[in-house]
Amino acid sequence: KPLQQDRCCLKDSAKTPVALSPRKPKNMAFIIGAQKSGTTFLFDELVKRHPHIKSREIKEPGRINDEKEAHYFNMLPLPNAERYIQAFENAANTQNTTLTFIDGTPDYMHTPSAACRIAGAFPEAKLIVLLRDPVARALSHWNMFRVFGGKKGFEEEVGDELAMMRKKGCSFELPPTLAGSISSSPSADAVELANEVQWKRDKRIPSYNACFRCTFGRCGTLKRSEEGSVSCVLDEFPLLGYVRRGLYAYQLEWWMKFFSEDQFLILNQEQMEKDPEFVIKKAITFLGQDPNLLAPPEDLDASNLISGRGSSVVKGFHKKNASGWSLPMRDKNATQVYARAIEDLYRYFAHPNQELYALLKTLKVAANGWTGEFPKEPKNKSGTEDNDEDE
Ligand SMILES: Nc1ncnc2c1ncn2[C@@H]1O[C@H](COP(=O)(O)OS(=O)(=O)O)[C@@H](OP(=O)(O)O)[C@H]1O
Repeated sequence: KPLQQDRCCLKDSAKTPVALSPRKPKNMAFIIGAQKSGTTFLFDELVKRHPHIKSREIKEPGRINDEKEAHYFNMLPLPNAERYIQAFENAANTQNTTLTFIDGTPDYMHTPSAACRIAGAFPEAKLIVLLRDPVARALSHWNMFRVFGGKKGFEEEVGDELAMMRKKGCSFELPPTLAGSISSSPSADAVELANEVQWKRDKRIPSYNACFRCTFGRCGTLKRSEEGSVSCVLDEFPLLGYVRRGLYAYQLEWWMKFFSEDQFLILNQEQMEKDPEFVIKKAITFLGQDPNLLAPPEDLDASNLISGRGSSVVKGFHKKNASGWSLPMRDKNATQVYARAIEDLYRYFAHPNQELYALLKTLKVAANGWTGEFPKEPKNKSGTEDNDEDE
């Protein structure tokens, strides 16, 4: 698709050094998100078990997920392009067209400028999207930051973010009267209302990009890029974005301005939990690789596992010592303590989720394994035996 004319995107994306490099990988794929949706698991399985799918290789990784998460296209100023490309070259010949190179940075999906920059550098890119119940995603995200030293409770974090979004007119909520009529009465009136709501959204409620323009990481107080064209909104909206990151429909609509439908594979974390092999093979086929070359799942070392039960792949959930895998819920009773916040968030996401289901329907994603409905409740991870070895 032609690049959008947008001050966040066009100049910047056309100019990224990666876009201009003849050494950039020929076949490039991305797992763009969503964060906390099983992206590490999928990435690891693809790279470790398929001989033609290559991640970056870094001599001295600085962070646990360094090889998976390049964090190149969501940064301002842009990180070192040489380092980005070299890391793929360390793994294999980037010009070899039988290989797929993959960058699994879940921060890309909610960062509007990442879409434009990737489109500028890799217009033919294949994009894998994992979706997860946004409330469960938010809780998992909050838990990760608790484990890393975050102090605030879930209710406070989510409350602050929602208040900020409402203040800026970017909450993506419906007025309560409209929200009520739509969810409770599937009548002709409701359909009319839905149209009106659509109209309202088109005309009155700003788009995802209008609200979260750019959302670069690491930009601090920087307001303009070197060419003076890019502003950064991090000071307004917190980077963590427990709520914002769950607004999948609006993010996908934005990405679809830059890439055609057949460049996306939209998967579902809940389905991957139930049938990981099916999802992994689907991703391999989508990447144009042969699923028959997939090696069998690795036997996990029991000493790495919190729970010794379940199939080896399911055990992988409980692997310790890697931030991208499951981190035991730090506050054991979190789902009870934050029951009210969880309920509020389900109410908040009711409309954005409806928008997502409608979008997925138009993309015919249901036929590919998406159930069309998120589970009603997040997995209850508090007080179960699996959490007994909480650190
Ligand atoms: N196979 C499989 N299927 C479905 N879900 C899985 C799988 N493996 C891991 N997980 C769960 O994914 C959560 C971590 O997601 P990410 O790897 O995307 O996290 S991160 O963004 O890289 O930090 C994390 O969720 P929580 O346990 O709720 O925190 C993992 O349990």
